[in-house]
Amino acid sequence: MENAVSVKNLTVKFDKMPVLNQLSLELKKGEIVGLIGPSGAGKSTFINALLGMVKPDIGEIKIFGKEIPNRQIMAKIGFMAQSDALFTELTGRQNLEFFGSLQGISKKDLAEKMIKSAQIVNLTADLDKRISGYSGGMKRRLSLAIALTADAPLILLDEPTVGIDPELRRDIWDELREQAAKGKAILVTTHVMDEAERCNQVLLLRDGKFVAQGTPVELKTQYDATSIEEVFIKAGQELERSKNMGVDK
Ligand SMILES: Nc1ncnc2c1ncn2[C@@H]1O[C@H](COP(=O)(O)OP(=O)(O)OP(=O)(O)O)[C@@H](O)[C@H]1O
Repeated sequence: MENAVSVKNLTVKFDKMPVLNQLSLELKKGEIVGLIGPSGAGKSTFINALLGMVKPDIGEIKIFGKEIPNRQIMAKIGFMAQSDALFTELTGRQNLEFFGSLQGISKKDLAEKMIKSAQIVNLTADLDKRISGYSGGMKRRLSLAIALTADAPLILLDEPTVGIDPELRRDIWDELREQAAKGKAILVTTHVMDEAERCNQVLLLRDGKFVAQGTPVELKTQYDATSIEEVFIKAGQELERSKNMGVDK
């Protein structure tokens, strides 16, 4: 299948220090890639680089075969940021309408898509309340609904399930799997290890480097681990050991 995202040798520096260090990734249509890593590892920076909001110092990023930033390509990305960028004085519905119109969705389509994505995140009954009255979890769910309403072929989700109850989390993951089955490409960052198990490919990011990369089964075999959590811990220990030995892996 065609690559939705192709990243080659990406290095991003802040104040001359590499925050992302020679990263490569191929995300195919129909695939979910999970990016996991400790706080400060560079997950959000990686997503921001894909959005063209952070410029690579070295390397190349192509989305659907085109170098970014590119306006036409932006319209093909449904994006959910880590902090909820919502208009607090507007209702959930008005926020969905506003962001949907930015994506160039026609009014008729938007009405239909909004209903579906509000159902997915279980917000149908709260759509006419103002955001100022939403809880943190409700804001996260609305941000996710906005990303899904775009009905874009590439979906980038930065920590989409923080503050979301386990049952709804499961429903959201079922929906993501369904969207992938329809050919969408999805990149999701997460701290939740059992979510990583539901991805086709998992990338472990530490200190700006992919220290392990593969399917959940491959990673568990490689690290002789029974869970992705154990892989994560063992990969971290390995990295620390190689640092202590002065080997820059
Ligand atoms: N605009 C910036 N200028 C300078 N440093 C930055 C900037 N943005 C991020 N950083 C630094 O880059 C590193 C990676 O940050 P990033 O937000 O990508 O990590 P993260 O893995 O998403 O963390 P978290 O899980 O806590 O959100 C951190 O050390 C952070 O302080």
